[in-house]
Amino acid sequence: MSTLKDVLAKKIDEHRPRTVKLLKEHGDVKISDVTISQAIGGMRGVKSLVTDISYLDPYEGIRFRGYTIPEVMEKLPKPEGKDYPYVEGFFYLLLTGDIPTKEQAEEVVEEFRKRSQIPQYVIDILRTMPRDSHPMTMFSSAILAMQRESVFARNYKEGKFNKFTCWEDMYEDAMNLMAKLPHIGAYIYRMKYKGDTPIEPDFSLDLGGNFAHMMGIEPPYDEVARMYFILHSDHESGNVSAHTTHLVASALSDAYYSLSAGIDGLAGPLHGLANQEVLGWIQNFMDQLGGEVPTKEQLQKAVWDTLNSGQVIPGYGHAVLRKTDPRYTSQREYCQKHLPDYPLFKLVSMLYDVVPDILREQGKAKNPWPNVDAHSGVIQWYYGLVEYDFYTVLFGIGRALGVLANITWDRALGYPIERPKSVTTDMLEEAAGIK
Ligand SMILES: CC(=O)SCCNC(=O)CCNC(=O)[C@H](O)C(C)(C)COP(=O)(O)OP(=O)(O)OC[C@H]1O[C@@H](n2cnc3c(N)ncnc32)[C@H](O)[C@@H]1OP(=O)(O)O
Ligand SMILES: O=C([O-])CC(=O)C(=O)O
Repeated sequence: MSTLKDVLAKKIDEHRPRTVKLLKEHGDVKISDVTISQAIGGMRGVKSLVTDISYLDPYEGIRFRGYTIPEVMEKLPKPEGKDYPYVEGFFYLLLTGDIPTKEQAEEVVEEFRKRSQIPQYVIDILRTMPRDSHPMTMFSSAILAMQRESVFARNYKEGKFNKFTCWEDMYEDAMNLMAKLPHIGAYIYRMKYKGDTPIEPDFSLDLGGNFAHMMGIEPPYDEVARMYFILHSDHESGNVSAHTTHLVASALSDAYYSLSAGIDGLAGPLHGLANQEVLGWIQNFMDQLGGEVPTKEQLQKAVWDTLNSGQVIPGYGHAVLRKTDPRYTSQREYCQKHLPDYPLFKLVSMLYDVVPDILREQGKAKNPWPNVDAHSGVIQWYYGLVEYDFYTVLFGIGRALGVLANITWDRALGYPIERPKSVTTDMLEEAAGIK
């Protein structure tokens, strides 16, 4: 059986001529124009990044390597007796574009197992941080601290950098990191919230199963972990965490520097942190109602109050999507099946009935529909993970799958340092003919 690395090497060899041909023979073909509002407004809609790992259609939502979420969940191999696929097999898909066999997925399970040991100094660093540090600060610091392990940085320093083979070093770093992240996340959780009682890994389990075990949460939380990491993995290249990781890696910074930076971007409330904000926001108005389940009218008032105070409704809106996020739908389907009567699920469903109409009436948000973050907390809460400032760490473990696959391909295809051009306001006024 070919290993993941063998298959990836073959895919890279096959792919390279496509990029070379596009650059050499069709480099002048225009794919986008840039307006003043795009330059000032966060480059929305400017087509200027290339990735084959996933693609986001505004109306259909995400496809991973061409597969929709239901297709991914159906086609990928699953651990015995489980409904959700191996996360390891999904990583294989992201890297190669191929649906792995069960044996191929299990080969990655084994690879991760071999690489999963967290260095003691990382534990020491985490333990010296103030316990009230945000778990994302701890998570990002742990990743950054491990930079000394980078195979890419070591070989670069030793003068062994080779444009054609450096993807292999990036791959090694990506595999080493991916294998350790669930362990680091679970360690932070148990240290910070569960009386400093870390749980030893169980290497008979796959990544999702072992993560649930190290978190100390009973099955079927293992299924939730698999689903959650897959759903949050990738959202094409332009989102803040993916773009940041790609940008930093474009300077030939290694995977540790790059991922740590991407995770820092994920920690922003307009991006990944919105999933914790949703729970905080719900708890806040529940507290104001003395813990009572709100009526539709009370909910409408809470939404308007938030908007009128100049804040956003967390979990709603999107820079690209123009319909309900299929990652939201996927989690909603899980709830309909496993926790249909759970009050928090009912409340989140009520928000779905109320918020889009209000956002439309307010008329600002281009997309009034919920994104993934509107639903993520409900399932976690149900399984006892109520410490909602941890939620973005879960997102970060998932997001690492996508961004690490991306930067491995960045090196494989020799993408250059990213350096767009800026202009001054004077220049824009001149271009607009008002100066
Ligand atoms: C995993 C993820 O990252 S998914 C996104 C997670 N983030 C959130 O859920 C936070 C809430 N949502 C938002 O803030 C935004 O919808 C974003 C950041 C996701 C997208 O931002 P944009 O592409 O700029 O959205 P859009 O073009 O629709 O914004 C236009 C206006 O509508 C507002 N708007 C957009 N979404 C919302 C919302 N959920 N609640 C209130 N107002 C909103 C914007 O703040 C902006 O207002 P302004 O003109 O006063 O600055
Ligand atoms: O695509 C985006 O801009 C934000 C998002 O949903 C993600 O990164 O998962």
